[in-house]
Amino acid sequence: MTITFSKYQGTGNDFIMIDDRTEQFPVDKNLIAFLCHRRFGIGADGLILLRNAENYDFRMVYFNADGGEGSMCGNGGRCTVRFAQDLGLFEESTTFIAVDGEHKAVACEEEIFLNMSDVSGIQHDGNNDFLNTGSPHFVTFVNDIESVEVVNEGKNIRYGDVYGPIGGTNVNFVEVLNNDSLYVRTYERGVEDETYSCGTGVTACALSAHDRLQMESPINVKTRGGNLRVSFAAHEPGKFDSIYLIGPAIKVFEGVFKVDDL
Ligand SMILES: N[C@H](CCC[C@H](N)C(=O)O)C(=O)O
Repeated sequence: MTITFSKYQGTGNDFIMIDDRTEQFPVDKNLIAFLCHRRFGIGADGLILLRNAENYDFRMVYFNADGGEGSMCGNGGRCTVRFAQDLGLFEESTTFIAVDGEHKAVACEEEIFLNMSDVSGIQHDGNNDFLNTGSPHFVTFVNDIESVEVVNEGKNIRYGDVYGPIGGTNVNFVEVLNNDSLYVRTYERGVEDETYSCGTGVTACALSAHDRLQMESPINVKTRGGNLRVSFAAHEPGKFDSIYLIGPAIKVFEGVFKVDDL
């Protein structure tokens, strides 16, 4: 069989995007892992199906590069919004449904403004925080981010005694650059590697920086793949709403992949 796909990236977090409004994509963990493989397949951090959803412009179904169905993906969400716009499903603003619920988004020229799920609490543990921004995120503040061994240290926390048994976590290392800017590097669960950028992770780090350091919205966040912004409204400590992840989402190419022996 053949699979028609598009490839999108948001600050270097890259996704295979499939128009699956007919729901004919053969969802299979091994197939998705194969398509995401950077040597044998198309290559991506994740695969996203765009499907129809009653009362919404579309549904986003996200899978990590290992083929497992993931929790929410912020950069993937921004890319899906751009894909939906390219398909003509909306012009400027949209409302869609994902695994963590309803999302609104606005497409500007370059940027997608994606409304993220509200956050109801942050767990503190010394220099570390843990919060859920649609996906679980461990956040730790460091002084020299370039010297962090993101993969080794990330793996230890992701598979460690605390988070390993509860399904693991994404792991973010944050350096404060100045009073409104952060630099974030992320070890991503499900990719099991450092990615160039992680949208739910960047969001978690911005909220954590507000909580710990009173950094005000909007916060600029540098990642290996480019720059994002996070705006939010803060209420009681650890509680946030009107959270927006803002940044570019770009179509890279489209193609047809031939899968034998399915
Ligand atoms: N790259 C994604 C995060 C995916 C979350 C996934 N790694 C998981 O928790 O299973 C983002 O931009 O938000």
